[in-house]
Amino acid sequence: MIELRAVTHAYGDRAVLRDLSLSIRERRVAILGGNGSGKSTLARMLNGLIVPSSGVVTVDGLDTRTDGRAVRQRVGFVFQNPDVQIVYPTVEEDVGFGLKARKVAKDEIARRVTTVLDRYNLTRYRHQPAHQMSGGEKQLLAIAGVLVLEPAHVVFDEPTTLLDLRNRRTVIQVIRELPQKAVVVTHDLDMVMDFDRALVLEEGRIVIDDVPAVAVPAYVARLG
Ligand SMILES: Nc1ncnc2c1ncn2[C@@H]1O[C@H](COP(=O)(O)OP(=O)(O)OP(=O)(O)O)[C@@H](O)[C@H]1O
Repeated sequence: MIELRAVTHAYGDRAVLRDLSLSIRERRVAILGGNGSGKSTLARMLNGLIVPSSGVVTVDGLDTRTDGRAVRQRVGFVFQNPDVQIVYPTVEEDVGFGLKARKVAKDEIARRVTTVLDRYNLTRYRHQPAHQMSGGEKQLLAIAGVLVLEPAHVVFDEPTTLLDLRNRRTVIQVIRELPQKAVVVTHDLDMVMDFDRALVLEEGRIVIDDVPAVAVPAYVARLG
């Protein structure tokens, strides 16, 4: 479970999240809201990339402020732009990098990399430079690089924004089939309709919190 208690966040003197209290237990949770409403800030808080100015965020009982490292191992984060996540020259090295950093044995790394590349149809790129891949393939590679670490939760920040229709469909399917719990920041209302819960942020506050069948129409109505 991910829990926020009286969380406030400001960049300088600009408040971006205002007194959020929230427990996330569901398998699939969407975070919706207009540009600048605080979605990415909230998402980054869930794995300790940002610690709140005040209040507490815990993941399965671990405090992001004091147990940041353990939290980041439990919560994988997929960035909107896969280029920020892809650091190694070949696809194989890139996917294996996180495991290597965790001192996993070489043959175990090879086994897990093989499985995950196969799962996301990336095997043919194994020995190729990641920068030769298309945007959609890079997004899948970034997802593979997170999932190979077997986190308990995965946070996605606008995972379909840069993708064409076909790759968008693939990523939606990947998220649907994930065994992990997932929190997804998105403007893609269609993709969240089968989620368990949708939160709508407005100026750093949660203004709607319901099942998507209720939350999404309410959000659209609010836009006028
Ligand atoms: N590092 C930062 N320093 C200063 N201000 C920031 C920083 N990051 C975000 N902001 C500001 O905080 C506000 C909320 O940003 P955030 O990225 O959380 O919103 P968002 O809902 O994800 O927006 P979008 O849909 O446009 O991605 C914005 O006004 C943004 O300009």
